[in-house]
Amino acid sequence: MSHAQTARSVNQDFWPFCLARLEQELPAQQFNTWIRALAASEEDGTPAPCVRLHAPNRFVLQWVRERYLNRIGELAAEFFGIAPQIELALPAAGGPRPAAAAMPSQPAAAGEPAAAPEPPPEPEPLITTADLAYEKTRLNPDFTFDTLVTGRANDLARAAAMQVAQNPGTSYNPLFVYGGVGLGKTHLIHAIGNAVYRANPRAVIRYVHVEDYYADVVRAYQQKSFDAFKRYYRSLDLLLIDDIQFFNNKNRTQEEFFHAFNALTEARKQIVITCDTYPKDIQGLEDRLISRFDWGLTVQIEPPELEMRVAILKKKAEALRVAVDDDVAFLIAKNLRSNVRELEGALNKVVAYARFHGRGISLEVAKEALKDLLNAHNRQLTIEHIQKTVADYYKIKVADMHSKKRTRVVARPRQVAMWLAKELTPLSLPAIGDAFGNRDHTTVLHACRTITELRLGDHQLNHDVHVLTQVLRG
Ligand SMILES: Nc1ncnc2c1ncn2[C@@H]1O[C@H](COP(=O)(O)OP(=O)(O)OP(=O)(O)O)[C@@H](O)[C@H]1O
Repeated sequence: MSHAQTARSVNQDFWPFCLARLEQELPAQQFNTWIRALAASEEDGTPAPCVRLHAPNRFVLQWVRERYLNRIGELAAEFFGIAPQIELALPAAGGPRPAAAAMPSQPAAAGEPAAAPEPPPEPEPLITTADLAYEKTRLNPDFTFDTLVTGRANDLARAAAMQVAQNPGTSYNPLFVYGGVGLGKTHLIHAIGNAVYRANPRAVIRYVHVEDYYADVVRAYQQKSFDAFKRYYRSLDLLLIDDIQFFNNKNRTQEEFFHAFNALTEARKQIVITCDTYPKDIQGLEDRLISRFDWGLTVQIEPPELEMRVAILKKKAEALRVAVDDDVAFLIAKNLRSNVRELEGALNKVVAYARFHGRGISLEVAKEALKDLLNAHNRQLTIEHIQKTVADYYKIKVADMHSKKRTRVVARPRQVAMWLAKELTPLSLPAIGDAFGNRDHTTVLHACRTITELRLGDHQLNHDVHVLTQVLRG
């Protein structure tokens, strides 16, 4: 494949072919938003053929790189019969500048006056106007609804967040998201911001951590620039404010936020708040703010269950472009239960360990990498401890955990204990069955499914399981 041929092929043949295929494969909205935004050219002056795709801004570039680049590479290999290199580039200021900047200068032909030395090629611009607008939002492009794994622990919060992203300012205002540390609250509110930005890049969006909001207040105070501060926060279409619990006893900051909150909600601008507790439980927060937080919708994110933790690990592994088998994902998910950040940390540890030792990611490698963590965990939680804790909680005898009695008053706590054993220990279903009076593993499976389903409608049971989980996790 000569370069001249490639140039024709890329622009006139390959790219239309690629567009046609992707249009068939992708939902129309995805195709129109991300793929149509690209322009293709040949990257010349390289020893091997190379397709260059121009993204209008860094946001699109990053999105395409993460989600579609592999597929475009496959289509290019299919089209050309070999796999050309695919590059993604941002446009130069003033329009696309396909290959010129990358082309080496040609020597002057014999007899021609020597050409004036070419100016050095301009570097590819790193930031465009659109990028700047995006970066001012302080959003993390990796935190989107697509990269957020959904499960029972967060489905309500996610649905509410999507609703807000589709109708900012008019559905739930404020949306108040609360839950324990590292459970995806920040991820969720960035996802709202990213979705709103995608639908309307002109929307004025700002993600701010409460500590930074506080710093802004202090700066405005020191520089006597409260007017500018107020104007800025009141000009937003979407304010995403993270970890509101850190507002405690910062009176001036609360005062400013109170006024910004009123101005924004009156103008039907959207506010999304995260916190580690329910609004009424926030320490040191003014009552008038607490009552305003109740105006919209309050949703909780709970710790993810085992299956969801495994799904999260798989998704994170995909993002890292590493293959992680189910047994490895289960090992990690069984041992790290309360915090997704820790789950990710363990995965990173396994990947780094495998790379360092030049080995593939296997169960054996994962066990070695996480040796300390597994030892600490195994010392902590035994099935006997779970049985005793559950029996105490429901005021039944520990012996009832092993007995054949089937009355509801003992059967349900026994099922709860089995569910907890499956969630909180690395034991297999048969091993759990053995520990509950030599029951069959199908009985344990049935118990786990029953509890998972009942929790959806039975608030008391859901509360019991929640409390017991917290107690057992220490
Ligand atoms: N459901 C999920 N799917 C995919 N990733 C998740 C999910 N939940 C959490 N994570 C990941 O876990 C990490 C921690 O999440 P995040 O920072 O959003 O937690 P948080 O609840 O805001 O924590 P903190 O209370 O410390 O502010 C992030 O990398 C996030 O992407």
